[in-house]
Amino acid sequence: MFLRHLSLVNYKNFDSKTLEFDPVINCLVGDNGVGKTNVLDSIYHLCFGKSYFNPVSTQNIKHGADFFVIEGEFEKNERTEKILCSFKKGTKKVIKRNGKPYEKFSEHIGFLPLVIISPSDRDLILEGSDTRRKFMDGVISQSDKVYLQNLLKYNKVVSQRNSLLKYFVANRTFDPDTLSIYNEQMDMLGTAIHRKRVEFIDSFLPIFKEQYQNISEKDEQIDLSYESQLSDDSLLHLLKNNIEKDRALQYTSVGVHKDDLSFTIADHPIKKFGSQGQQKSFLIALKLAQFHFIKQLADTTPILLLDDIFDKLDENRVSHIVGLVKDDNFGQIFISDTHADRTENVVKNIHQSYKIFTL
Ligand SMILES: Nc1ncnc2c1ncn2[C@@H]1O[C@H](COP(=O)(O)OP(=O)(O)OP(=O)(O)O)[C@@H](O)[C@H]1O
Repeated sequence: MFLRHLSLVNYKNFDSKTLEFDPVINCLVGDNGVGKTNVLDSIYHLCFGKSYFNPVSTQNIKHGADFFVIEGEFEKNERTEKILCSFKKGTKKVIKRNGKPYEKFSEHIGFLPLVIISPSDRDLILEGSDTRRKFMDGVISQSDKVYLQNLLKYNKVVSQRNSLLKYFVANRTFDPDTLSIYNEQMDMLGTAIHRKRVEFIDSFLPIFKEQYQNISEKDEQIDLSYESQLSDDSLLHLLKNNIEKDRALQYTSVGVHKDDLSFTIADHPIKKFGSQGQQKSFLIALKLAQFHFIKQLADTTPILLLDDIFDKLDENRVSHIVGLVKDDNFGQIFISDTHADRTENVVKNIHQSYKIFTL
């Protein structure tokens, strides 16, 4: 799969911009702040219906304007797919495929698989568990529609249960029967989500370890494991046992919305004990593993966005990653960098078609 054509109107710093891409390698070069990342983000937007960097849609509109439009023409399995994503202040965002609007954006997720590697990936190591859950959910959802639907339903039930717990306190009342309806729904959906996450980690872990060894070129013992309260107990049981705590907190303190991934090197948390280089390799390996995992399951090859990749890796390692396009049926890569020469050096040596865009 590849993106042939992109057109932007009022998207972040662009008034109007049209780009015709190479099917294999595309480099966006220019000074800091010219909008290289914004172009990559607009491609992400077409595939996921939202920005990777700023989920507040109004903030993706160019300052002073009141709407944005992103249009892309993809070639997928010998068909042209025209995707349009538009948003006007005060209205709902619209995503259309070949002129037909999606009723639910979730139906679009996974149709155009894409993986982005960016400096903000460091949040996966440094920030709270929600960033790691989002990563895991993002990978699974691109290839499993049922999982995504279960997740959306689960989140809705948790939020309804939380409202009920607040209502109990505000009105000095308690209704165990209504609460148990929510508990049962959470249990059914949460158990399915937990099972899928266990299966996912089982198949993802070997791919991740292989990618890490390729990048680090050293024999380091890294690990990734799934942590969930549901590993030891059923969710229904956990919810019942924690009811007094939940009533006091006025929110649901147990469930798969508390799951986490633990990242370690030599059995110690990478956040505290990994060097900068080890942390960077760990993050790149996670994202490349995501790429290979999705590729195995999708009906097409994901697009790979490499934002500011030289921030993470030296030239040799960047060459290694960009060189993956030489593999059969690899797909399309977009690279952003401030140094045109450095980028061209790397891509020239791959001996594949490429285009350089100076912004
Ligand atoms: N809604 C918006 N309206 C207008 N400009 C915006 C908006 N959102 C972001 N920008 C501008 O976009 C620019 C940042 O673009 P981007 O992050 O794509 O730069 P870059 O070329 O990737 O830079 P770097 O090399 O520093 O990563 C900034 O100048 C910022 O002010």
